[in-house]
Amino acid sequence: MESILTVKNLSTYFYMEEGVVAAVDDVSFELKPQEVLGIVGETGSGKSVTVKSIMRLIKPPGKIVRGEVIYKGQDILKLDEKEMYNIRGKEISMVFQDPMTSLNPLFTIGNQLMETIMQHQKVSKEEAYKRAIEMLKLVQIPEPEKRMKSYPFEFSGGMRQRVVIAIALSCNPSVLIADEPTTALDVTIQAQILELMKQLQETLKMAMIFITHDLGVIASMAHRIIVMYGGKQMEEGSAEDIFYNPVHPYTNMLLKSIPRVDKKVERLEPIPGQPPRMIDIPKVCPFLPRCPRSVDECSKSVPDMVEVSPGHRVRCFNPVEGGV
Ligand SMILES: Nc1ncnc2c1ncn2[C@@H]1O[C@H](COP(=O)(O)OP(=O)(O)OP(=O)(O)O)[C@@H](O)[C@H]1O
Repeated sequence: MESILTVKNLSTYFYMEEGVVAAVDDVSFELKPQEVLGIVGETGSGKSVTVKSIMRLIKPPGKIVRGEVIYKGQDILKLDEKEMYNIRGKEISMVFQDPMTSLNPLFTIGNQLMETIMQHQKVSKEEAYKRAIEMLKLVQIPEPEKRMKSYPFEFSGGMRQRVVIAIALSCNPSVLIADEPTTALDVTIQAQILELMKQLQETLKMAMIFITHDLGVIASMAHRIIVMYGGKQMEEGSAEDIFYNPVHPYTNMLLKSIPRVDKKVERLEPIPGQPPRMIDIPKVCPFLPRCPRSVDECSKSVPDMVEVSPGHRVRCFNPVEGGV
């Protein structure tokens, strides 16, 4: 099946006084229609910068230095800002971690929903109102007519995130990007929002990129998973590949460090060492200083992504065989 979104060799750097931060380095992947692609990794691994680059939301001192983002056949990194405006929010939409950053406290929910709808679709105010009500129903907000008149502060955190999701979906995007959409919420509310997103993805048949640092969340959401570390893709595969046959030492250690209901673990193993310092990192695997399986080649160059089985790729000179 043809991809809806193809990212090729995407690299985004931040030019800081202290040096260059290779926040995203040579990331490539494909997103198929109706697929949920999970991106997982520790804080600072480059997940957010990857999707912000796709949305062209990188500001100086950040810069996309290389790569292509092919959406429906065209490289959107080459579009001018006006053309990009027609894609952002309409074709590719994004839900951020904290709903308050996406909502304007000074306007009603109805106002904000209708505004987005009218910005991207040539519809009358009456039609936009009808569509806004439909969207609030879709994200299961009770009494939508009444809620249209409410301000963001009158909603709970979970309800606000539902509104943000409604706004993101209001123009029927083909791709929804969710960047840690539940991190700012209470645990029980997190589960409800995840369930809602899963349902919506299935009923609206859209493709989704879902970012999280939580492997449990990714397990319940994603068909395919990319594991990132130090700005680089370490491993990519189906959810089954990643959970049952992880071949990168980092993925292995990440899986061992979380509690699992399906396996009895004696104790959780923290990953020894510190996450990489991202400034002027040497041209070797970023996981090298923490890796228990390093070999001579590891201190000479960065390994390429290599396919170990169909659709399962790894960036490692000495991958683990047999999984966890
Ligand atoms: N505005 C910025 N200025 C300078 N460096 C930045 C900026 N934004 C991101 N970075 C750098 O890019 C790296 C990757 O950041 P990114 O936000 O993509 O990580 P992440 O994996 O999404 O982590 P988190 O889960 O904390 O959001 C970080 O190490 C950070 O140093």
